[in-house]
Amino acid sequence: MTIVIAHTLMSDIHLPQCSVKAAVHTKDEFNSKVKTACQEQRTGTVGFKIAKVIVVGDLAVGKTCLINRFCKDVFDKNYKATIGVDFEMERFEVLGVPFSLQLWDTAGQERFKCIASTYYRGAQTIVIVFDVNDVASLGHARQWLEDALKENDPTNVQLFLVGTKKDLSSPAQYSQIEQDAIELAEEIKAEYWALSSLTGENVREFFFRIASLAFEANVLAELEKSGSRHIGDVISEYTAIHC
Ligand SMILES: Nc1nc2c(ncn2[C@@H]2O[C@H](COP(=O)(O)OP(=O)(O)OP(=O)(O)O)[C@@H](O)[C@H]2O)c(=O)[nH]1
Repeated sequence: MTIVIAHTLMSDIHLPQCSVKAAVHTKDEFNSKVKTACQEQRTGTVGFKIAKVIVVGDLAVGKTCLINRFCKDVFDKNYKATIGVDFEMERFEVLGVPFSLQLWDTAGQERFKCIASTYYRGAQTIVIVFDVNDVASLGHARQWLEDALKENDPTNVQLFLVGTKKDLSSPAQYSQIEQDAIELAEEIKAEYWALSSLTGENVREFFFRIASLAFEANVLAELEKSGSRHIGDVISEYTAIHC
């Protein structure tokens, strides 16, 4: 039997109108949302499967803008540092099955790093972000990965290396850093993406890719647990249990 979920088509993934937004207004509200999210992550009590995605990288490389472009379709040109962490929940439908990504936006500033790193645990996907116009931020990617992996099982996570602010780079400038980024991505076994939160280039495609790989990993894990059964049975059971 051939399992082809890895090649899930973009058209197989849908974002329903009712996407959950975890807008944070007050400290109490934030704490309560984080608590609920952590409980859901641990116990799987939500009515659909979720995967935790952490987004790390130097300060001001564009982590918040990337998440906001995808989840809210907005772009803010003013820089506001993330303090500790923030998060959004985005609900998808993959092959007709509800599936959610918990997107954890972490602080790049050194002084907030220790708060942010306490939320790294349990990540299924690690997104390491750098600015394609700032070679130093690419140089720091390895350190971000090392820190994130301290809290997670390296054999059980999917890695993405993401270059942001592509709109600010000329093709010649971009091709210089692209080579280094591709080499690093191969070395750390990450998938490389370049995008722009300002124009939206590649943003949707990138998150759909995360969702499809995370979904695939969950279904394959179910298959492993249950022995070699037909993939269709597993998806049906998965839908019955989680919807
Ligand atoms: N031109 C352009 N500017 C961008 C892009 N993404 C982010 N920026 C700008 O870069 C600055 C920093 O963006 P943020 O998303 O706040 O950066 P961050 O990585 O979340 O920063 P920390 O919270 O400090 O870790 C802001 O002024 C954004 O407007 C992009 O794709 N293109």
